[in-house]
Amino acid sequence: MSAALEAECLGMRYGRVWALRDCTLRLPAGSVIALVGPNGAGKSTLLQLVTGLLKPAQGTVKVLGTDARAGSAQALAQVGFVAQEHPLYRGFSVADLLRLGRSMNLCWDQSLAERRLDELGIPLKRRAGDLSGGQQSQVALALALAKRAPLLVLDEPLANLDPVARRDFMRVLMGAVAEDGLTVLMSSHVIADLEAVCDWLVLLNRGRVQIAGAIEEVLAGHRLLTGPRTDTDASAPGVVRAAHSDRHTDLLVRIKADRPDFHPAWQSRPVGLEELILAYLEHPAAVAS
Ligand SMILES: Nc1ncnc2c1ncn2[C@@H]1O[C@H](COP(=O)(O)OP(=O)(O)OP(=O)(O)O)[C@@H](O)[C@H]1O
Repeated sequence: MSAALEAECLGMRYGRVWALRDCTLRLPAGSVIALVGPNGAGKSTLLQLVTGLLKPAQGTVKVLGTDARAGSAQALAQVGFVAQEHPLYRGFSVADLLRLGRSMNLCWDQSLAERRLDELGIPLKRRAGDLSGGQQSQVALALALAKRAPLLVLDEPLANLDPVARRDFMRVLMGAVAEDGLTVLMSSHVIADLEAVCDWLVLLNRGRVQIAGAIEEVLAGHRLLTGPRTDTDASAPGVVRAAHSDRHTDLLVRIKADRPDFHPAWQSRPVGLEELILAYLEHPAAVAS
């Protein structure tokens, strides 16, 4: 697998507080990667390190083999970025924003941007500040796509969007992925939306990577077991979460795909993405291997 992004022991701290620590990742080119984690987990910090907006305190990060160190023009050209608040110059018209994009990007694709905005019915004359939140997100996405960068990094692009705007945003995004074979790294708290479109998962918690892998493989590597009440808790090997009632114990466990490692008397069922993520978040020390 060729890597779109490689991080090696990547770390960043603000003053004495580490926002991201020992982050080692290898994300495959052509995948759509969900970056999830609770507030303050370090998602935006990781994305800003990837885009070269921040300089790491430790380790390295490479985008398509190029060091993403802050200030490297070569690295910047590889990444299209939509920041968390998708800041647009509010006094600029959409046409002004396109002109600005064209003047700053060598591979700028004006017709792509105009076509997308036309499809969405967003007038080029309209001031960015007069657009709705959903339209601003779409303009920010169109600008990032027009950059024609092989890696698209989106920081919570679905925040503040209503369900229809979320669906439209994802439709445009997935259309671009299918047409151009982009790699997309996007953070979000809306796991249901991510599940439909992402094939990779990175779960950050308290600045550390808890899960990194292909979603299918991660899910196949876990089971939910229900059996007679035991004292097993989440500190037992292979157990991510344990819940007990008077008579029963429910365990979320890691298994080896070819060797389910549990007693046949226990009922077993597959785990969903949301419940898997929640189980790991409840136990920050658990790491999927
Ligand atoms: N500029 C900054 N100065 C000081 N601390 C910061 C700064 N930016 C982030 N932090 C801290 O770093 C940690 C990680 O923050 P970050 O914004 O990366 O998290 P996040 O996962 O993106 O959170 P959210 O989901 O709330 O956007 C937090 O503890 C945050 O308070």
